[in-house]
This record gives sequence, structure tokens and C-alpha cells, in this order.
Amino acid sequence: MSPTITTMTPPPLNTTTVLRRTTLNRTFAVIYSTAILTLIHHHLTTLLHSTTLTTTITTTTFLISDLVLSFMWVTTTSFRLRPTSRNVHVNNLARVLGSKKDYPKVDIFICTADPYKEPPMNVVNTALSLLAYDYPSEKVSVYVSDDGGSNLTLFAFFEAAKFAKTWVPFCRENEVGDRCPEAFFKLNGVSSFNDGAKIKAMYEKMKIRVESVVDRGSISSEFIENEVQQKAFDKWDSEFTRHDHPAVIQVLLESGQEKDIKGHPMPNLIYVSREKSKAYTHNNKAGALNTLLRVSAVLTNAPIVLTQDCDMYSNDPKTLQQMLCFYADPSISHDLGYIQFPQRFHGINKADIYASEYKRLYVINPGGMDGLSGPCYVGSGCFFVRRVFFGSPSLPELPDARELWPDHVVKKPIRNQEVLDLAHEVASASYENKSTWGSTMGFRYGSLSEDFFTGLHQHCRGWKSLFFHPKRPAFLGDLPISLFDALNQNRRWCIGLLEVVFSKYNPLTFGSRFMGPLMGLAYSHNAFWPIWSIPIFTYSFVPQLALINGVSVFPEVTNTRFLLYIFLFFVAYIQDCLDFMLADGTFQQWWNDQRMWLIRGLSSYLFGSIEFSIKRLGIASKGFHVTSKVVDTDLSKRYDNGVFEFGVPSPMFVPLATVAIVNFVAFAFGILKYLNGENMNGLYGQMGLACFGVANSWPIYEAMVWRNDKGRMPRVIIVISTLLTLAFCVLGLIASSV
Ligand SMILES: O=c1ccn([C@@H]2O[C@H](COP(=O)(O)OP(=O)(O)O[C@H]3O[C@H](CO)[C@@H](O)[C@H](O)[C@H]3O)[C@@H](O)[C@H]2O)c(=O)[nH]1
Ligand SMILES: [Mn+2]
Repeated sequence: MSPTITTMTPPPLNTTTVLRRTTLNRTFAVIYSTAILTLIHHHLTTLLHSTTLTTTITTTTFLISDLVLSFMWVTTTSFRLRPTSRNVHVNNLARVLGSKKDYPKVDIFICTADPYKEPPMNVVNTALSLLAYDYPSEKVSVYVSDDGGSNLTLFAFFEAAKFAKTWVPFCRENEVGDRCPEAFFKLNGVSSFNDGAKIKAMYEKMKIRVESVVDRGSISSEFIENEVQQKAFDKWDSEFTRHDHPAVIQVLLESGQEKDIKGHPMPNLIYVSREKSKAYTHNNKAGALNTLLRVSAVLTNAPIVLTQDCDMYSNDPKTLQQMLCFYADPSISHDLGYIQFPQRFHGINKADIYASEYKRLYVINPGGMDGLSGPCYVGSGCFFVRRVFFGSPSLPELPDARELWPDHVVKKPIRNQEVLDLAHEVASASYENKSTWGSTMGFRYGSLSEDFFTGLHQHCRGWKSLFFHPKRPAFLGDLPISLFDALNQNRRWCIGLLEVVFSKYNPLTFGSRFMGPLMGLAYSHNAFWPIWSIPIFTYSFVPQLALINGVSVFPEVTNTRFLLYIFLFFVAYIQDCLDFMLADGTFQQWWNDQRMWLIRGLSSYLFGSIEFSIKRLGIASKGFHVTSKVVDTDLSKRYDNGVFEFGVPSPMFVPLATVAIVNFVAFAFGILKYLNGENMNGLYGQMGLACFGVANSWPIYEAMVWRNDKGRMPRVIIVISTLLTLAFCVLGLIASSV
């Protein structure tokens, strides 16, 4: 009997659904745009008929502010026109791919930059969680880039490599879900796991060793275990400084050689500290990643590359399989350049007071872009195909050295001297000199937000990306727990974004041309973040100061145009709140999220723009300030209780305190006028705004008036803000009398 031949369609590896709210969103977009146009039209007619200088100035201010708000609303609409959600079917992988031997190799990059702000023990935890993926070990290579050039970090990794040989088989045998040791011991009782107590003791011992070395700041001889280690640490001679040192590449685990305690092969683990020299700019994280691209090309050259920040540990051992569900799908488009998983965080307080989750940036907006050409790259949790770093999908632009080509097959073992020599060469500071690394190849240079710039550039070249948001977070990271740190991080992003806006790759002009108008708008939404400052400042000060002087700037309550304002304000807020809550947020988190949007508009967006301008003028620049991941216990307690942390006398707090005082004074004036029986008809809109301002400023009043802890508002900020408020009131008085 001859066998019957059937053509079986392979089972699906992933499915995509367009969210049901799409039609509603589109209809709403038409209605809301009509309302916006009506308002702008009204402003223009008022401007044409204005008779005094003061009204001309205020109308122009409102016109500009409302134009900015409208533009930003249009950009958010791009996320709402075709939002999608994706699902994967990991169980079908075996039927599509056959044996695990056919899984592709993956190179994992972890970046760290400072042993004092990013404790080596945390970096080690991230690395261990990634080494323990449920994936054939011989296919995984973990590279650690140490921009801090620190022997302390290398020491921690020697220890980690030893511990990994026990940790990895332990996780696999016990099917442990939390493979970051610190998280595992925190969340699980060890008694229910085979050897749990023993492993915990080993971990604690390692932790004590690493932390005592880090505390001391040097590695004394009793901590050095063998000649290999001695030879490695000898590189830190008297001339070795953080900003000036030769490349250090140390293979800590070699897959073909090292076995775990159960005799299975280990993944590769390689420490890389690229050469630093004062003669060459190092281009921050993008420079570190490009070095890793080259070093990994020479050693392993896996077709898939995962980039990870040192504080972002893996929270799900199945993530690589999930990623494969896309890359192994025969129907997936050949121009798919990267798969972005959302950045999620651990240790967020319940109300998320600093909106550190960045739900819109990391979850909602990428889901919206997924239905277009795909999400932005956000720096961590992103799986690239190596080819995306070398030209467009149809036109590769390759480096001179054949060993760096994405299709190059590595045949020699990674400890081979020839291989290592070449790796050192490509990690040298001068290697990129006169090359196009950072422009046509690799991660982009020229912006402090190298992630945003790199993704944008790849999309403009015709690559697509994809967003996958699994229920169990794939990665969990640390977040800033003081307002100062949160704003500082945001300020740095703003500088980076403005660098993109003022480059050739402006998302609106250049981007729209090459990616289509909707993608152009979506990218613009982030890129133009700093201009939120304009309307936020206007609406935080102008109506309030006018109220203090009894001048009406909005229509009377009985006027139909008042309804237009009410509609525009409330409906935008309601839509924003719905979006947020549909993405599993609570109402309280949303309230804090909108407050942080205002706070950023008043501080970090403004200060970022100022610093960007200063940098442009060539005066000074602070560069990439790494966010501190060190935990202060008192601060941490206040954070867990949802208390705002001011503490340091930063100029970024001045506008916040000033707005809080101005709104309070305006609201109090309004109430007094009302109690006095004055005619309030034209002032209700302003009263409403001042009241909203007061409600939002509540944590600021607390920090200014009745708190005594270290995180209260510094006196000097209160004094400056009070003086500023007085000055503004005088100005308001003069303006209203002109
Ligand atoms: O010269 C540098 C500076 C930073 N880093 C690393 O870059 C990562 C991000 O730095 P961090 O201080 O944590 O910045 P964040 O603002 O928290 O990071 C967000 O913003 C960055 C862009 O500004 C992106 O690169 C990150 O992926 C994204 O999570 C960390 O792992 C650092 O070790 C380097 O490797 N070299
Ligand atoms: Mn970070």
C-alpha cells in the first residue's frame, strides 16, 4: 500500500487580534478633532478682534498651548487606530521546529556601568536569571559589558560562574519559576525544593564574599582562588582607571568545556570591558552595545541578540520559547527586525506615586504601534535579529572584517587564542575610528536616548518590529524611588529625544516620509514629549494669576463655548483614564500618572530642554548619568508608604512648589470673592482649574508644611517659590491694569 501524502498546515505558533475598541476609537477621533478645530477657530477670531496688548498676549499664549495639546492629541490618536494584542502557543514549537537541536543560538547582552550605582550582586542576579533559561544551554551565550571597568564586577562574575553550575540545574530540576536567585529566595520557602536550603546557604556565602569585596573596594589575595583569576586581576595595574584602560575580555564559562554539577553543558558566560581612552569618545551605552555586537560576532555570532539592562532580570524561564514562536513562524515577514517585550518593574508601591511604570510608554503605546509597523525599541527586553544592525532588509551594509558579518559561522572555540586576540582588537577604543559603526551599522550614536534613536533608524530603513506583552512579565527591573531620581532620568531622556528631533531623523518630517504618516506621528509622540511643558505651564499659571486679579479668561458658564471647554477637558481625561484602566491600571494609579505628567511638564521636560539648548551652544553637558539602583532603607520605607520624596534642594522642584502656592492662593482668592458675593460668572472655569491644581499639589503641600522627615521640601525651595509667587502676582497685577 502506498502512503497517502497529506499536506498538513503547521499548527499556529502565534495569533494576533486587533482590539475591539478600534472602531469606537476611530469614530471618537473624528468627533474630538471637530471640537478641537472649533476651539482653534475661536482663538483665531478672538485674536483678530483683540484690542489690548494684554488680551493679544493671553490669546496668543492660549492659542499656542492649545495647538501643542492638539498636536499631542493627534499623535496619541495614532496609537488608537489599530491596537493589537498577541498570543503565543509554545506547545506547538516542537511540532514546527522538530528537535531542540534546531533552535537558533541566542547572544544575550547585559550592560552595566558603575559598581557603586549598580551593585555587582544585582548584575550577577540578572545574569544568573538569564543563564537559567529553559533553552538548550549550548545555544545561549551571556555577555556582560562593564563600562565601569571594575575588577569588583569581574570578581562578582567569577563567583557567579561557580554558583551557576549549581543554580542552573537546580532551577531546571525543580521547574523553578523565579530564576533570579534574590527574587527566588524572597518569594519562595526553600524547604519545598530539593536541596533548597543547601542552595540558599551557597548563595548567601557568595553574596557575603562579593559584598565584602565591594565594600572594601579591592580584592585581597585571600579572595583570589587560582592562577586564571590572578592573571585576570593583574590587568588592573596602577595605570588602570575607569576612563583609561585596555580592553578586558574574560571567558568565565565555555559551553563546550564547562559542565554543571549534573554533567550538562553550561551556557557561555563572557565578561567584556571595552578599552577606554581619553582620546576617543565612548558613546555611552550605544558604544558598549556596539562593542558587544562585535565581540559576540567573533566568539559566537548568534543570529538573535537580546539586550538587557543590568537591573532587568528574567522573570520567566520560557521567554526564549515565546520569542521563538515569532521568529520560527514560517509566515513571519523577512523584514522583522526586533521583538520588544515591555519593561516591567518590581517593588512599585501600590499607587505607583511616580508613575514609574510608564504604562503608556511601555505597554499601551507599543500595543498601538504593533498594529502599524511595530513598537519603538526601549533599551531592554528586546530580541533583535543580528542582521538588523547591518543595513536595510534588502540592502546589507557590512563591516570590512568578514568575521563580523551576520552570516559568518564561528568554528573555533571561544578560548582559542586567535579568536580572543581578534575579540580584543574589536573591543579597542580606536576600532571604530573612521568606520560607520553608530551610523550605518549597529546601535545609533548621537542621542542620550540611544534606544529610541536606534529603533527609529531601523524603522526608517524599512525594518518592522513586533510587540509581545505576556501575562507573566518576561523581565522585571528596578525603578527610581525618589522624585529627584525619577525626574532626573526623565530629564536625560528628554535631552536624548530632543537630540533626535533636531537631527536629520526628525520623526515627523524624515520619519513620516520613510515609515508612513501614522508611524511618524507615533514616534513623534515620544520625541516631542518636552513640548508638553508649554501648555502645562500656561494652564498652571495664567488662568490662576488672572483669577487672583479678577480677570476672566474663559467663557461664562452660560455660554455654549464653556461646554466646548468642558467637553474637551473631561473627554480627553476620561479617554486617557479608560485607556489606562483597560491596561490593568487602577483609578488611583491613573490619578498619580496624570499628576506625574503634570510634574514632568513643570520640571524635567523644561530642565531637559534647557540642558539640551545649553549643550547645543557647546557650553556644558552632564552626559549619561546612570540611575542609581542602590537602596536606602529609610527612603525605601517612605516610598513603600506612598510618601513623596523631595529632600535634595534641586532647582527642578522650584516650579513645582511655585505652582502649588499659586494655585492655592488663586483658589483661596476665588473662595473669598464668592463669599463676598462678587460676580463670579466668568470665573468658574478658572476656579475649577485652580481647584484641580490644588488637588494635584497635595503631596507638595504635605512636604512643604507638615512633614519632618528627611524627604520634606527643602526650606530654600519654599523661600524661592514664595518669592517667585509674589513676583508673579505683581506681574499679573500690572498686566491686568494695562
Ligand atoms: O555609559 C553607559 C551608560 C549606561 N550604561 C547602561 O545602560 C543601562 C541603562 O542605564 P540606566 O541608568 O539604568 O538608565 P534608565 O533611564 O533606567 O534606562 C532607560 O533609558 C535608557 C536610555 O536613556 C535605555 O538605554 C535603557 O534601556 C532604559 O531602560 C544600564 O544597564 C547601564 O549600565 C552603559 O552600559 N554605559
Ligand atoms: Mn534603568
